[in-house]
Amino acid sequence: MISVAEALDKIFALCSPLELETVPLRHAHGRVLAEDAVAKRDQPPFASSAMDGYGVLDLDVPVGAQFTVVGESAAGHGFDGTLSKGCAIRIFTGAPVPEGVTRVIIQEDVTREGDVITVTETLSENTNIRPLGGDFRVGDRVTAPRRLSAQDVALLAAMNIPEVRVSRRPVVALIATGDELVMPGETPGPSQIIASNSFGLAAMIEEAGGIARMLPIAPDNETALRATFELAQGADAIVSIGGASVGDHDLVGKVAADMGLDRAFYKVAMRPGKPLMAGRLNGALMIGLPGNPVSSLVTAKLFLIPALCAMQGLPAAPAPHHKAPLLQDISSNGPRAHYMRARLETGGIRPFERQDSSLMSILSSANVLLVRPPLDPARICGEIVTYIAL
Ligand SMILES: Nc1nc2c(c(=O)[nH]1)N[C@H]1C(S)=C(S)[C@@H](COP(=O)(O)OP(=O)(O)OC[C@H]3O[C@@H](n4cnc5c(N)ncnc54)[C@H](O)[C@@H]3O)O[C@H]1N2
Ligand code: MOO
Repeated sequence: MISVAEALDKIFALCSPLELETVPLRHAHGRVLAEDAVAKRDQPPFASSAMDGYGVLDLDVPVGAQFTVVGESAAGHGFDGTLSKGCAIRIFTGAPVPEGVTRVIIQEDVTREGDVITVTETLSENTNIRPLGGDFRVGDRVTAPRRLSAQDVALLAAMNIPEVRVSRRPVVALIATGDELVMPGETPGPSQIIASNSFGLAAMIEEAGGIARMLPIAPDNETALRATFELAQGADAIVSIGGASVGDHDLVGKVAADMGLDRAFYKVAMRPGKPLMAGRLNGALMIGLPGNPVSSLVTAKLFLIPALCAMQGLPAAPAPHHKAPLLQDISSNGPRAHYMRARLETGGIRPFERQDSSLMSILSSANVLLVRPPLDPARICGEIVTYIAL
């Protein structure tokens, strides 16, 4: 059995970067930017007012000072005239600050009678003027690679960048295997259950920028399994679920090998997820996930999702690990790394009592995986431990 880190490295070695494509900004959210995007304008494109008030030429304005209002500058409609000493311009938030104006007095600090304003408060240090280019300048860059957040998309829009170069979305074929499985909404027979893993996996894949292609459930016979694998042709990654262990009906390894799988490894020193398998199948990354629901989602989190990120041009890196104090004692760990379902609460992390890899209700209640290295000694409340956010 190999370690989690070795298995992940072997999976990264099976990942090739995907081609690039150009997408309109409206479809860029969640995509991985492949080339730096360069600002086409300054923001703000002119010195602009940060407040609603009155623009004046003077910096030092004592209480009692008076100005005559001679015009207006509103957002979208600047003031074309020139301002002289003793005059003020009515100005609104976001409006261009006229030439020579050095301060905007907020309207709360003055009284107005007709066209004359009188300063009634001691003014703050803040001139309430945003300088030209104070946010970004022409030529400033949004650097690649990065997964574009909502904030990034807003910044790109402000930079007047209508489309971006991104990595193609990886297509992932999902193959659930097992005679016991029926789809949600169907009526299961007496020995049957509902196929759930593929739904969780599809959601994770889509969150990571991939396209999940859910293939029909493959029954436990070689012919049907082979036919389903054929349907996966053209996918960038083929992910099977279940049939990975040592039982008489666990056929994935055999069928994939018959179809030409170049296996990189089988079995990883971890729980859940020991019977994980990976390799290359007809040019695609193939990952055989264990069938137990928690095992399949945990191994997807640790291996499939980092692989999809790497294919999209992000650095080949494990899921981010964080630190938090334990809120209760835990006993020593065995020889396999343990990814315990746990809750991160105010003040620390608390693992669930029940850790069986079939318990979807526990996984759904968990918000982190508490990472126990192989042979980790017993830990007491307050010790700092490592976790992965779910
Ligand atoms: N003698 C041994 N038995 C088992 C071992 C072992 O080392 N020796 N390993 C156990 C571990 S650990 C795991 S994990 C499982 C993995 O087995 P498989 O990958 O072959 O999975 P299946 O047997 O097909 O299914 C296991 C379990 O999960 C349910 N399942 C499968 N697919 C789905 C799905 N898409 N949605 C929901 N549930 C699914 C299936 O009905 C079984 O209950 O093997 C242990 N056994
Ligand atoms: O390795 Mo299994 O995934 O613990 O249930």
